[in-house]
Amino acid sequence: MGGVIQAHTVEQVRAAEAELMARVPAGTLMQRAAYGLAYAVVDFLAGAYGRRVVLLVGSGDNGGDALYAGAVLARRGAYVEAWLLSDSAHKGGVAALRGAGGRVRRTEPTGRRAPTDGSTGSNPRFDVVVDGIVGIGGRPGLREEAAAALDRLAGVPLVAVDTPSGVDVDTGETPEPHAVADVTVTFGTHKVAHLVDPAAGAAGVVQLVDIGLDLPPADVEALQAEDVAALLPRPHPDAQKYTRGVVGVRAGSATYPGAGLLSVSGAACGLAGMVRYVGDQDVHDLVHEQHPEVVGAGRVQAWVVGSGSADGAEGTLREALADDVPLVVDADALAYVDLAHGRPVVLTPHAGELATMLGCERVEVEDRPLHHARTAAERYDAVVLLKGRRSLVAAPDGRVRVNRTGTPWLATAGAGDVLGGVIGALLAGGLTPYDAASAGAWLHGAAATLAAQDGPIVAGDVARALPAVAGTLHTSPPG
Ligand SMILES: NC(=O)C1=CN([C@@H]2O[C@H](COP(=O)(O)OP(=O)(O)OC[C@H]3O[C@@H](n4cnc5c(N)ncnc54)[C@H](O)[C@@H]3O)[C@@H](O)[C@H]2O)[C@@H](O)CC1
Ligand SMILES: Nc1ncnc2c1ncn2[C@@H]1O[C@H](COP(=O)(O)OP(=O)(O)O)[C@@H](O)[C@H]1O
Ligand SMILES: [K+]
Repeated sequence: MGGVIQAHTVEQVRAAEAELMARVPAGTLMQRAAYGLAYAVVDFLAGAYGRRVVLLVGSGDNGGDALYAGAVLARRGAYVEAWLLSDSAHKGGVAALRGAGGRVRRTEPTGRRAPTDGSTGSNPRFDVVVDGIVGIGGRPGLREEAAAALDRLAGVPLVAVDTPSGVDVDTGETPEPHAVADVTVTFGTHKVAHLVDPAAGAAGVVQLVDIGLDLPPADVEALQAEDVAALLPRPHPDAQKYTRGVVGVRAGSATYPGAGLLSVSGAACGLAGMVRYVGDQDVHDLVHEQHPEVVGAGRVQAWVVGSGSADGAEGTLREALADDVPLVVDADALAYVDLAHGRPVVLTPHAGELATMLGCERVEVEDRPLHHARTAAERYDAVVLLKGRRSLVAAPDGRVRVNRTGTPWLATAGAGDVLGGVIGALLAGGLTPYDAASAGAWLHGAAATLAAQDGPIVAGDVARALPAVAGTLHTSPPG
């Protein structure tokens, strides 16, 4: 698909690297990586001349990248010191840095004070740390000396080479100490840790440098705007409301009327031909006040069930299952998800709900979201959308899409109800559960970002911004 961002495993990267290295002169890939890294540092510092750079250098090729990039920076007038964190370091890289006038030492660098000492960082000796401790060859965690070095340089902006050192590259987990980067410059392709939390949160802004790797399809990916545009249902010139798909909502209750309204608001984003609401009469009245076009019971092409359903969750899920159509199962209905086994469903738990479903603690899900989303998708044979900062959409076959749109303002009550509604509209429009969940999460996050341009938001603002976001996609060229 169009611009989809793929995140490969270390094994896939190593294989592609070996294949390419057999065809190009020795050292070519490291030179490509080092130049890309050096220019990213120049960008970050808005120049090289006079800038003060400290390289943290581990024993492997990740350190080699840092040393060669340091040589490029030194030749452009930066003051560069390398702190070797191991008795061995990339020999060619050390020689290159020394040859370019940089310093290399096995102990903490002395650094150089800024001429005016107007630095705002807590360490006035350096403008940036380049973290070349470990990359894809690292085990999770940091050796004591590396962790101590990062502590000594705390407060100095950090550019990570390939990955923030210490994260688990293939899972995105961060069980031990690790670097926290402002920018991560990676090579050839994204790795899982660049997309998936908690590691993605430690990677900062990720920049990809092309080094010419030829890679197979990845299991973990992130859709871009053009990919979502290609997935969205577009009305055929001869469309009628029924051919566009009808989405039904069974959500909300006397206890939580707002959840019904917000689910409907998400469903009424304009991407389905019609919205039905079935449930509590008071909620029905509330829905009608804001969405007069919504009708009552009848045939639907997808159901949205569970948000704010309270004690009625099991009953509404059973009623929805009487129709042989795909479903979104949220919130209170997740407790009865076994009833939907074998049906095309999207489950939309947050970390706490997923923990309850899997019989573990919330913090375990937060520490290992990729693992738990995949486990649930396999166990329930369903698409599982694990909500959070970087929501994950996991399919039973192991594929995962990571959502990168959104804003922390989206962490607001009722936002999840809106999400269920929009996914339901996309299911009704004919998308597969996997595509509906991932495109729905993308639209939902983008709508929140759009709405939050004017200040803090509530869930209804997200729903109201959905059509505008879909509009920007419809006017962009098909992917
Ligand atoms: N694979 C590729 O396609 C390319 C790789 N390049 C660079 O090479 C890197 C991989 O290099 P390597 O395979 O040499 O591996 P790394 O440099 O990532 O790390 C391996 C070394 O670090 C030490 N180490 C492992 N875990 C550690 C820990 N927790 N704390 C401290 N030290 C630890 C090990 O003793 C080992 O020698 C990539 O991340 C990238 O930066 C680039 O030069 C260009 C192309
Ligand atoms: N820190 C965050 N940054 C961005 N989005 C977030 C963050 N925290 C939560 N979200 C999103 O906000 C929504 C919250 O949904 P949910 O947890 O179901 O709340 P509620 O039950 O109140 O509707 C989800 O779409 C989730 O992905
Ligand atoms: K690194």
